[in-house]
Amino acid sequence: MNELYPVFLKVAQLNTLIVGAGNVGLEKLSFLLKSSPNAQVTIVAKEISPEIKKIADQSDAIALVEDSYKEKYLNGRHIVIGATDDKDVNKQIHLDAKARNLLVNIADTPALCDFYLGGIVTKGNVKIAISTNGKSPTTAKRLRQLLEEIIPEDINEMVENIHLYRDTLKGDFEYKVEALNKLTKELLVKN
Ligand SMILES: C[C@@]1(CC(=O)O)c2cc3[nH]c(cc4nc(cc5[nH]c(cc(n2)[C@H]1CCC(=O)O)[C@@](C)(CC(=O)O)[C@@H]5CCC(=O)O)C(CC(=O)O)=C4CCC(=O)O)c(CCC(=O)O)c3CC(=O)O
Ligand SMILES: NC(=O)C1=CN([C@@H]2O[C@H](COP(=O)(O)OP(=O)(O)OC[C@H]3O[C@@H](n4cnc5c(N)ncnc54)[C@H](O)[C@@H]3O)[C@@H](O)[C@H]2O)C=CC1
Repeated sequence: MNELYPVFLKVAQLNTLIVGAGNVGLEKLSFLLKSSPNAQVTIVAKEISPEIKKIADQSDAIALVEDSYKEKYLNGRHIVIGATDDKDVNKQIHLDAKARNLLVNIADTPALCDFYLGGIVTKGNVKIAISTNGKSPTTAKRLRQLLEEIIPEDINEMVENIHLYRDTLKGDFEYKVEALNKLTKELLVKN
């Protein structure tokens, strides 16, 4: 059973640290920014790849620090992602983060993750997150691609329209639930 509880974080108002700026650091950063272009991220690494430098150049919300990991870099963070290629450093990041009660993800060690980054499908206001409980990231990627294909682009228009209708509803909570359920009933009718 998959016991993970998904949440949708407002990463533009949280402070995220990524340690390690190689292939994996780039992958984590790219997906974070694809979903949340205004995410506030600091990246600390001994060596920062040119691709990451290029991305950082385009955003004021991304800070780069070319240095080896030190505990002080956890100051002021909410979320930490450890993506170095040094297992001992990754373990130390985990220990330091736990000592501060920070949420931590160590990319090469699922057992040291408080949360996983998932596959993400975005259609306007609609967002779907996918996890395989850490068992097969490739499956998460394929599912993301499949859902991107099959979820219609106009789902966002529908959400916007229902939102407008929702704002016109006068009455108590129960009345609103009933009206909205009635309006959307057809959505589940199979063709
Ligand atoms: C636990 C987790 C921790 C975390 O990173 O949060 C984790 C861990 C590991 N990934 C590994 C490998 C790969 N990861 C990907 C891709 C993605 N990985 C992502 C998430 C996660 N990866 C979390 C679990 C998510 C879940 O619950 O399903 C995605 C969904 C989101 C993202 O990266 O933002 C993103 C796809 C995004 C997209 O396309 O939509 C590919 C495929 C590819 O790149 O094409 C491969 C190679 C093939 C393979 O192994 O499947 C390895 C082995 C490293 C090694 O062997 O050296 C480990 C470590 C281990 O498992 O021990
Ligand atoms: N979670 C995931 O999706 C995946 C995880 N991995 C794992 O992630 C790890 C990283 O792999 P890559 O990014 O390909 O390695 P890489 O060699 O491309 O990058 C490593 C980065 O860590 C930095 N680094 C190393 N020691 C450091 C220190 N003490 N302080 C600060 N930065 C330091 C380097 O400067 C570099 O920026 C590997 O252990 C790999 O097995 C690999 C594939 C996918």
